[in-house]
This record gives sequence, structure tokens and C-alpha cells, in this order.
Amino acid sequence: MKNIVLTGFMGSGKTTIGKLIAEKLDIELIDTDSEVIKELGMTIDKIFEVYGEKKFREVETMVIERVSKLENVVISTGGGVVLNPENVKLLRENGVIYFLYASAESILKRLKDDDTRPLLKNGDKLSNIIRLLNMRMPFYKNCDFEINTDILTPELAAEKIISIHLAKESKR
Ligand SMILES: Nc1ncnc2c1ncn2[C@@H]1O[C@H](COP(=O)(O)OP(=O)(O)OP(=O)(O)O)[C@@H](O)[C@H]1O
Ligand SMILES: O=C(O)C1=C[C@@H](O)[C@@H](O)[C@H](O)C1
Ligand SMILES: [Mg+2]
Repeated sequence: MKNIVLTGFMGSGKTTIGKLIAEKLDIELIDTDSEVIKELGMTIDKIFEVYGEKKFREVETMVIERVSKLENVVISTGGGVVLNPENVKLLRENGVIYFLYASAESILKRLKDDDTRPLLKNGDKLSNIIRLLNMRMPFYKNCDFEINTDILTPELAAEKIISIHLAKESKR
């Protein structure tokens, strides 16, 4: 089976929905943020503080080079993975890309008490979300399927992705 690759903004549900898909299909979940954390032995927040975003992106691409060679897995990506076209090219070789859409208002609601995302930490959270989301939207839109998580619970979003994916697989 081709990999199920989940992209989208912070708080769009990539990790949450990825876990559900992996459980339902009994396949492995790989979360690129967790892989970067393992690689450098510190939280994302700390990586940004100690090494800066550039180093984080380099390690993120190294992780993608490795995990994109796998098959039959769910890959939940970090929110900035799609900004590097090389990452997208690699993930597409063995995978189908599902963009999890969420509006700025939903993202704020989901992440308002969460301070683990360094890019949303300084200044007004909603303004940061709107600015980054607008800038990134063309990159997210370069996907194979778009799933609107504003109108779906994680459970239903997972089921929708599975049904699209299995239908696509049966035609290969
Ligand atoms: N469809 C949804 N409806 C309501 N809440 C959701 C939905 N999807 C995710 N959430 C909630 O939003 C929060 C963030 O979700 P999650 O960590 O899965 O996002 P993410 O896309 O992996 O973010 P990041 O890019 O920062 O890793 C969690 O508390 C999760 O329960
Ligand atoms: O959207 C982003 O650029 C990020 C999202 C998170 O998943 C982490 O990868 C990190 O906080 C950066
Ligand atoms: Mg995540």
C-alpha cells in the first residue's frame, strides 16, 4: 500500500488523525516531529531555542529522506514540511498526500492553551496563525486530497481518509 501522508497547519490534526488511521488499519504511524525530537534528543521548542529553525528544517528533511522510502505506513508531518519542495517530492514517491484543512479560528481554539509550537509563541497567537496560514496555503493546496477538519471529528476524518485511500489502492 502507498503511504498515507498527512500535511496541514499546526493543530490541523495530523498527529491525532494519523494515530487513529494507524490503529484502524493496524499499520505503523511515523510522526516526523517525533523523529526529529528523537534524532536531536530534545523538544521542538528547545531545538528552535538552541539550534534555530534552520537546523530543525535540515534534520526534518533528513528524517523525510529516510521515512519516505518506507511503504504501508502513515506519515504525519510537521506543519512546515510542505515549504520545501524536495520534501514533497520525496513523500509523493511512495505516498498519497492528504491536506488537513482547518480555519484560523479552529486552530486558535485547538491550540490556545498550548505553548509547544515555537512559531506561535511570540506576539498575538491569532495574528501569527492568520499570517502563516495565508502564506502557506498554496503549499498545502499542492496535495492529492483535501480534508476539511472544521466539519469532521478526528474519528470521522480518519475514516474518510481510509475510505479514499483504499478506493484509490484498489484501482492501482
Ligand atoms: N478534527 C478535529 N476537531 C477538533 N479538535 C481537533 C481535531 N483535530 C485535532 N484536534 C485537536 O487539536 C489539537 C492539536 O492536534 P494535533 O497535535 O494532532 O495537530 P498537528 O496537526 O499534529 O499539529 P503540529 O503541526 O503542531 O504537529 C489536539 O488537542 C487535538 O485533539
Ligand atoms: O508549522 C510549522 O512550521 C511547525 C509545525 C510543527 O509540527 C513543528 O514541526 C514545528 O513546531 C514547526
Ligand atoms: Mg503533529
